[in-house]
Amino acid sequence: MTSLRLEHIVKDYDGPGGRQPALRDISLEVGDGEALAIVGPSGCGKSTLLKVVAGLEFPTHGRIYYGDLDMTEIKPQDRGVGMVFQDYALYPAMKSKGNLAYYFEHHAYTHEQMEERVRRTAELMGVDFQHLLGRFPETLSGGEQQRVAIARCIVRDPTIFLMDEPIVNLDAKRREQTRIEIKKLLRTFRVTTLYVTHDQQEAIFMGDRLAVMRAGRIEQVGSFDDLYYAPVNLFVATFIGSPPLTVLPAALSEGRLHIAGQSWPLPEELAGHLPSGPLRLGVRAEHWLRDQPDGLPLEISHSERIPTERIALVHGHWLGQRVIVSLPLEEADDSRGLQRLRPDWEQLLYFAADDEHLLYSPGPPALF
Ligand SMILES: Nc1ncnc2c1ncn2[C@@H]1O[C@H](COP(=O)(O)OP(=O)(O)OP(=O)(O)O)[C@@H](O)[C@H]1O
Repeated sequence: MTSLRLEHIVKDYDGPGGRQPALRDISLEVGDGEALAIVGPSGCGKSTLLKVVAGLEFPTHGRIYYGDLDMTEIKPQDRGVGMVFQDYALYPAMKSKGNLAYYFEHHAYTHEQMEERVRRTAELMGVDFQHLLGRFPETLSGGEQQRVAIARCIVRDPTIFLMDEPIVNLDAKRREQTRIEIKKLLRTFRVTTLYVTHDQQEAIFMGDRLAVMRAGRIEQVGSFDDLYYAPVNLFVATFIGSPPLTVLPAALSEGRLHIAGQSWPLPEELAGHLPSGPLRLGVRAEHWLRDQPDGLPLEISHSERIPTERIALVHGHWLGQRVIVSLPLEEADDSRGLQRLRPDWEQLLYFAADDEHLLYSPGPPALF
């Protein structure tokens, strides 16, 4: 096991219009045994980052360290990484056991050592894994194939585990089960892991920390609370969280906040954190106050009931802007309070209007 450190990684690909940067100066540290989930929009460089760590692609600039060892020039087969992709890539002509044993048959291990490693891994994979060992991949479901693919990585005792959307091709039920299994395995083996997914919930579940990427850069690394309550910029704030953040253009002057021709006094202490001039407000669905004397009406478009979370999401327009407001489910049918609605100024995220960096956030709520 080892930690992982990337220093100023740049990766350019040759494209039709010349060199295309896929990774632009990425520096990152992942602790020994830590799982880092990587999220970001399509094409932002998540898979390229994994390939560079694995050695399947070499960086144009920058260095990669496993612990203190500089791995930048080392061939992929000598890095000892375990990789799991969305397509399971099992050897179809071998039963599951053969898939697990293949590595040992081609390296200096005795038959007994191989048997022992496969037996121990199967044991760790859980009670019902044993019966998969005698079957060919084509007879296994997607979830079962993915479990075999993961076991095939684990049996080799990888230094680093790289997973690229490993459960994206499974149906919803299998995805749920497999994600719990993977999480258990990560806990059991404590292998340093990079886990790429486009699914935020999966990232939160799998990662000890999350990294948000955009256009070849890492925008922010942190816990879910760091990203949700103190995002470094508007991109991270809109990417993290569901339902999406409402963004309202606004301006501050002489302690008053102006939005679409209306204005409100800001609490003095809050105004003290903010520069005068244009701003962007980030309003989460739960950051609205109803029934306020200085509130304004919400024009309701539709409501979405989410009984599992005991809330309803009311979609509509407020001061001509599209907004989403979260209500307790039992109050969802009572829209009177929505006639006098305004954001809870002290809960909002405040961003610069130009480069959209965070100006102020109240941080995570104190629990007690
Ligand atoms: N072999 C390649 N040759 C040229 N360009 C490439 C190559 N592989 C990736 N790219 C480009 O590099 C950028 C990053 O691609 P990458 O696959 O890493 O993104 P991603 O975040 O994993 O996307 P997705 O979520 O859609 O899988 C994209 O613009 C892509 O077109």
